[in-house]
Amino acid sequence: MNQINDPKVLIALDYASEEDAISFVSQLSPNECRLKVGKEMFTYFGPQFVKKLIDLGFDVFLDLKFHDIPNTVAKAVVAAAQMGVWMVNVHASGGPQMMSKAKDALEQFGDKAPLLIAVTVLTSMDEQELSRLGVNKSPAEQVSYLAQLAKDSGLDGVVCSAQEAQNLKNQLGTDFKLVTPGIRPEGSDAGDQKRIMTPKEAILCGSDYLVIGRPITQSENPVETLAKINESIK
Ligand SMILES: O=C(O)c1cc(=O)[nH]c(=O)n1[C@@H]1O[C@H](COP(=O)(O)O)[C@@H](O)[C@H]1O
Repeated sequence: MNQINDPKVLIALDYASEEDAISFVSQLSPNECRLKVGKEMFTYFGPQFVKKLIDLGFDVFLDLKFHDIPNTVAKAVVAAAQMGVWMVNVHASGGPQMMSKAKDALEQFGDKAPLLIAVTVLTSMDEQELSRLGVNKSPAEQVSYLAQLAKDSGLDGVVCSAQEAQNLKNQLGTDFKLVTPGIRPEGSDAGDQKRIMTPKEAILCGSDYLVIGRPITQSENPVETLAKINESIK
């Protein structure tokens, strides 16, 4: 970990231009936030971009949501660890064998291994969307089920919505990390997110890390918006 503090906000850098992303990042301090690189930026700009952010002193969450056979995912998380990322994720629905094999593959990195986190039910999904997948449970029930599987497979935490955070902390204990996207400061547009909460509520419910993209990156003054969010969760 590079940080002196333990910033709770993970900014989703979903930009199609590396220049725009770097110009935004150059206004930030690693003491105020961590950065998330997801499928869009990684597909455009690859590991070199991730390394650039790490060289600037930021902890990077590589959000590629790996979901494949155990051997492939284990090799992919090793590649992420070699890149020097702070956190990496897989889909819990890849199954317990996939998750435990990925965790085992990171053992060789000792205390330099990235946190390994499992995505449960995407925050863009509600009960109706879940049932269209053939899952006839509420999002909260399915999140609880997959989070237990992730914990039993040795993972460090899960991605879930803040709406499930309180129950998961009770179920899985305080050390199991909860990373929550679908964060919307009051008055901001939900967009494609369905299971949402404000930053303050999310922290009160037990979220360890808040993933926030558009409410910061598309605001008129992203730096001020981040400062306000940080202030609200102090
Ligand atoms: O794994 C993630 O980060 C993730 C999981 C999830 O369930 N929902 C979710 O929105 N995300 C990511 O979190 C970010 C949310 O961005 P905004 O909706 O713009 O705040 C996006 O980069 C998503 O890819």
